[in-house]
Amino acid sequence: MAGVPASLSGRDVGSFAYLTVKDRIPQILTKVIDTLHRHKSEFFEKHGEEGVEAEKKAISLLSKLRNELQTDKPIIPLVEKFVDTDIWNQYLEYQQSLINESDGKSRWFYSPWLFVECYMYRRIHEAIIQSPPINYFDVFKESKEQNFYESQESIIALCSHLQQLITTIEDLDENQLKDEFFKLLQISLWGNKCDLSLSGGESRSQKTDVVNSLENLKPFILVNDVEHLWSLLRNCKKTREKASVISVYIVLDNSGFELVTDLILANFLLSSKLATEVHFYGKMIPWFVSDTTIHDFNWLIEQVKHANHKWMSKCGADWEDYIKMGKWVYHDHIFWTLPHEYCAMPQVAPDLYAELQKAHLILFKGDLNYRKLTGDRKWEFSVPFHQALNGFHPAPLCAIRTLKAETQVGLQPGQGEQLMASEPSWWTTGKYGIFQYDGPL
Ligand SMILES: O=P(O)(O)OC[C@@]1(O)O[C@H](CO)[C@@H](O)[C@@H]1O
Ligand SMILES: [Mn+2]
Repeated sequence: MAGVPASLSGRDVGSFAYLTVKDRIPQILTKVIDTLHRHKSEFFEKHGEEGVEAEKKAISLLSKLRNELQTDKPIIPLVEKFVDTDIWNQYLEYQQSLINESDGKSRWFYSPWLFVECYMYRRIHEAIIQSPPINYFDVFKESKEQNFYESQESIIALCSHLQQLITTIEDLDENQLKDEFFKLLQISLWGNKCDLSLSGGESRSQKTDVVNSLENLKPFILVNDVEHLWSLLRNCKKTREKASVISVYIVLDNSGFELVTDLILANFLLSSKLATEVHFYGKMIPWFVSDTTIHDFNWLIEQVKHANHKWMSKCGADWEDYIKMGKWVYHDHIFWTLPHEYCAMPQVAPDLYAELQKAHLILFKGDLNYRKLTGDRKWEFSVPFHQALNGFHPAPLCAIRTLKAETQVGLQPGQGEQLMASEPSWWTTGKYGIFQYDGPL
């Protein structure tokens, strides 16, 4: 693609991409294999010998995948028919066409990191759907649920905070409402520290009191465009006709604690009338360990509803009502688990692009969404976000992400270089975060 920098790639020895392909991805695969092993008796109970045979088959496909990766074999086409198989295989050919060397093949360490990492999760899915009758099995379900259970105390604190806020929300003046909005945005930002793929699937739950940590975390917000979000929604609220809609779309990231922070924010948007509808977008297949699927979404709301705590169960009951009333709508689309950067959406998924154009504001949660928004490229730190989006402007949007990959745009001159010099791992540990807005000011 002309005019854009090179992709991050495992070919850069020592880079975070390289370490991910070399260490973290194989570690995740090993964990997946282990998870299948541990469920052997469950498969037997459910499906008899057939279940055990299916488990063996999935494990052998995954072991083959791990071997291909560790020996840097060529990336091979998908074989099992699924809704996205043809699009994936076309994309594989496209990647192949970018390789100049005469007999060069797309390989794990030499191809763009975003592509091979997405491909790995897609191949895990393929191994599972090739192994009926266990083709429904979510290999990451256990760790997502564990993350939720281990974050119980923080979840109770958040639900209580929200419910108390709602009781006085009508009495708040503009500035107070804005402060509360900013608090819940920050909670949703820091909720993104808790993904499981960064830790190789090990638990990264939330154990501290987030609400009271916000002040201390403020210095770690490198780009903070929340004022734009406030002006945008407050103007929509002020100018809206009686029956008209204000819709905020949230492109979700991780289930567990992060999803709770997103739902708390979505609840506040309705209660404060800054929005009248919230649309959520999740993944159609298990993805990057902790990403939210419809099953996770429903499961989590059910858990919150049945919690043995007054404010938590009130949240869960309200959330279920919002869904019933159509004020909250969950959508999925296969595009979110394709390897394409988002600037390709108008061509690859024009229906989804058209849907997103209806939003008053789109919030993109998490690191992977940021990588796809900006193409996972070696941008200069000071390149404007608008430019890095490379033509992807469906509606006003904001990336809410803690930094876990070596790409960041829209910084002040010298800011990135300074961080680089003082703290080389600044952009891969999730310690820093951004609210980065693109849209009319
Ligand atoms: O999108 P999320 O959940 O915030 O992060 C996903 C993620 O952990 O996966 C990749 C590592 O495998 C990283 O680039 C990225 O940080
Ligand atoms: Mn994720």
